[in-house]
Amino acid sequence: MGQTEEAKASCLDILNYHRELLVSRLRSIQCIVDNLLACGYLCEEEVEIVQQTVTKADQVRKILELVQCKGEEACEYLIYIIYKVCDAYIDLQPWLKEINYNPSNAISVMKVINTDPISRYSGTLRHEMSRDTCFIMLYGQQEETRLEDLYTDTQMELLNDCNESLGFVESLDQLLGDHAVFNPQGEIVYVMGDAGVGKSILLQKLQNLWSKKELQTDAIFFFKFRCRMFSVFKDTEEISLRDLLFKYNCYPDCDPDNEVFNYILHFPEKVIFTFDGYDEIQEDLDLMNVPEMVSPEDSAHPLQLLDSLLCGKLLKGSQKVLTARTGTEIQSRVIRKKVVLRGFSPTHLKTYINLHFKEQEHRELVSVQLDASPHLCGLCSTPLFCWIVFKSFRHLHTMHDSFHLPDTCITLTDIFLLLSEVFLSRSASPAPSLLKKSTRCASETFRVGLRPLAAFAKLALQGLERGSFICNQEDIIACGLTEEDLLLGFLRPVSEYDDRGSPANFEFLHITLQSFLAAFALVLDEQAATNCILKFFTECSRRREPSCLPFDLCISGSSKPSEKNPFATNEHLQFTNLFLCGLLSKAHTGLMVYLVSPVLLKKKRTLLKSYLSTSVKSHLRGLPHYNIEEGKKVHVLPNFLWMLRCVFETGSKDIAQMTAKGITASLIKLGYCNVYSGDCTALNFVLQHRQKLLGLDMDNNNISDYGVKQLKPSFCKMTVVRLCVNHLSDSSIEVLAEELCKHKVVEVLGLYSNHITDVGAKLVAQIIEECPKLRVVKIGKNKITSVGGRYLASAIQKSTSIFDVGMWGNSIGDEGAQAFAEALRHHPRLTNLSLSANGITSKGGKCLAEALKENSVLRIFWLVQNELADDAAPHLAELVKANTGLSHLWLISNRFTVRGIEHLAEALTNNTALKEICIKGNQLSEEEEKQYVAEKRLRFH
Ligand SMILES: Nc1ncnc2c1ncn2[C@@H]1O[C@H](COP(=O)(O)OP(=O)(O)OP(=O)(O)O)[C@@H](O)[C@H]1O
Repeated sequence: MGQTEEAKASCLDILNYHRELLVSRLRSIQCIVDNLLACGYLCEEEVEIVQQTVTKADQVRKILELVQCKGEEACEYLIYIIYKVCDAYIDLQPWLKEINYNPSNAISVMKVINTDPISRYSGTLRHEMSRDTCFIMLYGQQEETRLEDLYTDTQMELLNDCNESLGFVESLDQLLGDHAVFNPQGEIVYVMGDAGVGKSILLQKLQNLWSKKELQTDAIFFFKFRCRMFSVFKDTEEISLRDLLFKYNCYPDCDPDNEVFNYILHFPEKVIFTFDGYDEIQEDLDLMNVPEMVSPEDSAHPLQLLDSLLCGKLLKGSQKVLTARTGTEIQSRVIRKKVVLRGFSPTHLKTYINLHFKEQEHRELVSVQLDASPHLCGLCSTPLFCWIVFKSFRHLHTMHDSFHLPDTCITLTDIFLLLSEVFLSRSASPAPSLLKKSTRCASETFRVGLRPLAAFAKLALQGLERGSFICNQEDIIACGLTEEDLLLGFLRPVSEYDDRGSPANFEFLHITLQSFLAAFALVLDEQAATNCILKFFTECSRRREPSCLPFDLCISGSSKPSEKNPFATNEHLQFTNLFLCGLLSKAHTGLMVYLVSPVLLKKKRTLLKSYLSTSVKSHLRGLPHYNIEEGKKVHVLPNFLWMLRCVFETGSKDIAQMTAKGITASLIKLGYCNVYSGDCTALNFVLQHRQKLLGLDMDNNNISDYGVKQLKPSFCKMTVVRLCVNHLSDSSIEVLAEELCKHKVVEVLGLYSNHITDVGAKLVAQIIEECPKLRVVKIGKNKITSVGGRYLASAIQKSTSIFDVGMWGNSIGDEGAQAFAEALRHHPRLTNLSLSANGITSKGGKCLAEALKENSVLRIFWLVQNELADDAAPHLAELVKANTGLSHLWLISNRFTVRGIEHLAEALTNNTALKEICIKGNQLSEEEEKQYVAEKRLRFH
């Protein structure tokens, strides 16, 4: 008997042996029965007997009994069904592995049909999702690119509930997994990011991976929704949860008993939802003041269903990924983990260039132009802007030999003008291959394309005015657009809502394009009163400003149902204002005079300039000022950033000058304001015009090396340079060292939590040595080792101005500690030093303690989270006894036992200056801690 025969012979035994396991795990009995019947292993009567059996477990028992009676072949076929229809019997796949099942040749030729509605539906969903997600739609309906060919990873930073970084997502599987979950009760993976940073594409990638079974998840259903769809429904419309799921994804066929929906209700954890663009409907949801809605059987308004799904009142346990623009408020109790998209890093940008351009010549040209312009790189870190720039480059370079990307100060308006030029040039010119390359004349392209451009602009404006991002055929016709115009690429069809029986709806290629065109409409309009151009400025200022303090994001959004939500994001209106400033700028007069009467253009520009000047002045006057040691401090609000962006787009030196003058404080705090690298050009544009010195606190933003390069000309006047938590590498420190050492005015340098290595540390050391006013240096949580530690210590030793140094969370170790000990020995000014979390052992501790005995200046010394043990204690005790000026010694989370602590406690009795030694988190029991607290001046918390 061959091996196969042996395997065959064992199937009957296998069923016998594993009977109870099969009874408990075998679901989708109908599929088994259907196949056994189709192949003649069961007859109609036997099927009826199985069906009449009451419980599922008994049905399985009956089937096993029947096939075992039929013999070996029937038994093997039963196992073969489980093997073939793996989706339906997913729970039994490990069992097949365990029994080492391999179908014999004879059984492999037999047919198995999947009649299990659940796995069939899962298969259909995967199939449709794969079809829907494999292309990135570009340039409207005309060009499509495979997602696989262009998708590039972006920086995805994980945050905790207080928006502190938990590192970066390394693979998309991590997005749904348990990694970085800060609230296990929450069900939403909340993905935030600025306009065009790639939130939708990220979801598309996730969906595509799931459709190909390449996402690590056991979810068998995946429903995708775009939030803007929910605003299409009339207020009175109601639908059931079942319809919401199936109608807008796909219906399960051959499911007369509603098994799929019942399965979803019973096993919601097997379902993933993605909801894209929550910011677009947040206001609608708040306004609805949704009542509790929990029954999956009831019909309700789709927004109510959405709210119930998001809050976990419906399908509790399902996995949900929700995207929204940065700053959109969400109740933190429903958030499971938080991810913020930071766009392309320089490495990602290189990858994207290579994917985007097939021709080596183009790659090189673009790389050279990017290398020459950190500002352009900053803009291109946003994938949308990068895509527009690259697409425009390719198109215009192919059409016209001499085309180069605009060099120094390209604005967002320039970028969207390029895109419009590309769209409009499609109708104006024949295919490039048929044409001898022509000289580019943008104004001619716009002049010829004015009719469709004005019509699209009108459509965009009307949409914004009624708060809608979707338009229908009637809207399109009413604006005078033809079928042919639609092919230009400004609009794309919205297929998701077609099944509602209405003719195809459309949306602008991207919402920022709608904002741009709406601004164009305001400029082009010759009928409306001139001051209509300011309508969105007024709208934006009417709404209250959200604060940019970190904890605000953790507060649930509360709103009174009767009034408009003051916290609602109005970014698309802000973008329209920004583009308006750009289009009415002097730089674009040359183009705009071809499209609007020069008199009207001038009138509009004058009005805008005067409005901007007045509002900048009053905005700056209205900002809250605080008195601090260094003078007056002002903490600006996010609107300030939009104001700067607008000023930059106008390119007006007068307004920039006035803005710079209007900043009366000596320190501006732009912390947690979502400043990205591209904004630094705008900031620099204004600061260029400032005469007086100024401190700039930009902690906790996303300015990156590109941003620092943009700020280069402004560092000469900066007394405070705080760039903590900003993704800076050593190349930023190079810029800082060059500028700060040249001008020597810096007093505070904050670089905490960046990516600085020993190379950067050496440059910081140079700044410390060469800047005689530098008092404070914070360089904790970087990647500095003993090498960098030695540079810094040596520089600190030479400095006579420095009094506060934070080195927390590097790895300078004992060698670095030794160098610091030398620096401290006779230091004349250093009063506060943190060497916490630096891998310092007793050896380093001993050196530090001995050196410090000769220092009478240091007041506060942090040695938290090191590896100091009892053998360091006598030396530290000596230091304590020496009664230097030390007032606080922090020794939390080291390795001291009672023996070491006893030394310290005893030494304390002879010390008058030392207020406390904090020793929580060492190796003492609670009892021992209490005893020391009661008796001595030791603190445990
Ligand atoms: N990871 C990526 N790889 C390649 N291209 C990308 C990526 N992310 C975004 N893009 C490009 O940028 C465009 C805009 O991206 P997307 O629509 O995802 O932005 P978004 O963050 O959802 O914007 P919004 O908040 O305005 O809706 C995409 O159409 C695509 O061309």
